[in-house]
Amino acid sequence: MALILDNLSKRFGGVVASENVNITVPKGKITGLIGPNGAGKTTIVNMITGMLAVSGGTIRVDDTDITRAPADQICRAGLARTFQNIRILPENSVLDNILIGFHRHERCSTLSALLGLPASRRETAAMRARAEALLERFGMRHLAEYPAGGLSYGHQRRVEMMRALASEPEYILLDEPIAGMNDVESDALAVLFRDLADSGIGILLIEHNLRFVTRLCQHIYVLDGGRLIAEGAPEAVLSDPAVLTAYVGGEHA
Ligand SMILES: Nc1ncnc2c1ncn2[C@@H]1O[C@H](COP(=O)(O)OP(=O)(O)OP(=O)(O)O)[C@@H](O)[C@H]1O
Repeated sequence: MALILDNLSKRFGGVVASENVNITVPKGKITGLIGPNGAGKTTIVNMITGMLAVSGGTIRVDDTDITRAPADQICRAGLARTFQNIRILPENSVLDNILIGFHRHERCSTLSALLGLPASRRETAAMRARAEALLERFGMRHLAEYPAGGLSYGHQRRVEMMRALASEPEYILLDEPIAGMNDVESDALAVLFRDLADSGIGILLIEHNLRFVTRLCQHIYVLDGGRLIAEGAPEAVLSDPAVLTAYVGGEHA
């Protein structure tokens, strides 16, 4: 069981953002995707989640082809993501921001919710309980009613992750999840990501922090100029001359 990108390509006019990229994200593992700025990492995530149309290649989740599926179908196939730039509703509470993520599992209509019918009330109570469990897991239960926009950057990132996890995905794509966090915060997330993978979720981790990636991933892919230039175990990949060249002079070397 895996999320499989097969010869995935994307062109923006004359710019080749992605060229014949092959990546496998197995369930229960954390797979790393690294590369210098502009290498094409976010383009890959945007294609997987249907935000960008692919120019070539296929995307499969387990046995389902989602290459040209609309975003809601991709979500129902079990995929969730976080964004490089935080996207939360700043005026709304932390709890409300998480509850937005549950819509994949919503069975009751908006009308029955508005009318407060019993099935809808039961569903709301169940979602609330699951959101509270996530808050507990992320150590943020005490902040449930706090406006999300008033949180620290690290906490806002965690709200994004909880919202993505609320849809109970089989695979989650994390786009620079520890950007702006201190070591204590990122250490706590490392433990959480391992837990998520151990519970069977497949994680694609896009990160500039190579130490973090090395620590968490058994397999990493390196993109440069839209092409994969290396893949394998972190130690081997990071000593690969092509990878060193791609990073030489770069801010993340
Ligand atoms: N909508 C777009 N239109 C034109 N070119 C784009 C568009 N989106 C991305 N690109 C180009 O595609 C290439 C890959 O960009 P992308 O954002 O995927 O890289 P990245 O590896 O995620 O970079 P970073 O680490 O800085 O976030 C870059 O050359 C970028 O300028």
